[in-house]
Amino acid sequence: MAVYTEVSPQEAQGLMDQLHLGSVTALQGIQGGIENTNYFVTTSQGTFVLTLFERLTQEQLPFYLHLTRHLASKGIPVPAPKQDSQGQLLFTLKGKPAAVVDKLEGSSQLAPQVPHCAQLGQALARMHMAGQDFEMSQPNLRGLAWWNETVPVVLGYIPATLQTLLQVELAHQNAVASSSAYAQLPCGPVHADLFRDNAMFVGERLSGVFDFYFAGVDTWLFDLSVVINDWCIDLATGQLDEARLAALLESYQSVRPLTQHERALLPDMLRAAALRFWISRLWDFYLPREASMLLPHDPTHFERVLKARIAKPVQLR
Ligand SMILES: Nc1ncnc2c1ncn2[C@@H]1O[C@H](COP(=O)(O)OP(=O)(O)O)[C@@H](O)[C@H]1O
Ligand SMILES: N[C@@H](CCOP(=O)(O)O)C(=O)O
Repeated sequence: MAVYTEVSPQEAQGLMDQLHLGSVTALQGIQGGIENTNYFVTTSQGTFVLTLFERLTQEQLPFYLHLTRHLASKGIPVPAPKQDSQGQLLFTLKGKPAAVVDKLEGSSQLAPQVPHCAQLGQALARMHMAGQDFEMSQPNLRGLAWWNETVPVVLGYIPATLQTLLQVELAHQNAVASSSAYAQLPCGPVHADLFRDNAMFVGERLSGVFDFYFAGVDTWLFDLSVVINDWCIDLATGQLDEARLAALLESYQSVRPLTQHERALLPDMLRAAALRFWISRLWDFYLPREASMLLPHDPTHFERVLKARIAKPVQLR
């Protein structure tokens, strides 16, 4: 990430006191992630993750925080936010909305293999099923409406050939989204950003999934496509890795088989998922925010992924 907002040990202690989480012994800004300010806070009771939300508002945040509590209550491995004695999950620190969650065990598997993809596929399907009875609703704030708003903003920064690709793909996705097959895709709360760096493994065991701050109600197929485009590709070329893709799809479908419409629209949703992150990376790259630690993501990666998904649409067996 990024540390957009600096927090002192005394300021962190104030929040830990409200949550009865002990005395702060160490506070470390986390480098990794891009949206929010994150710190590891070690106290006499353990290590926690403190997040200050840099873009999301007090009105938007209850959806994410209650969603993770809901999923955790159903046995999905996610770090549920800590609550105070009044049951409050959302606090204010340095004038920003803030929350504290448990630190997951393990580390991210940045070069996932078949067993990691198999576990993730199953966890994703279980997460989709577990979210079905979650009562709050909020759209995917990085969905089609945002793409339509943001493409004109980034267009002027990129060369003409890429402008054409971006505009043609956006038009294609607007057409897909108004089709009758799309209207029949199953929807629910989805993570929408479940990349390799948003899951933890202890050895080959998935210990948890985190960073739900792009979650929203969208199609399950979009969520699955985001995952495939990150976990099942060769990062250098953007090409799909057949063995990892087969493992992820098989394990996902062992919990929830894809519908006929989902099978038909998977190639388009893989393109949609690539477009979504190409747009956000262009936006972050050309219109960056001030931060004391920030590693911007490379937009050309998702340009390659999109081109690869267009050139060779996935064939389901
Ligand atoms: N609950 C957690 N347990 C362990 N590590 C975490 C947890 N939440 C965040 N992290 C660490 O912080 C990094 C940045 O978090 P992330 O949520 O991806 O940031 P951002 O919200 O800015 O995208 C992660 O890559 C991970 O190393
Ligand atoms: N996964 C997105 C960026 C979102 O940042 P994250 O650190 O919250 O995952 C990308 O790779 O562009």
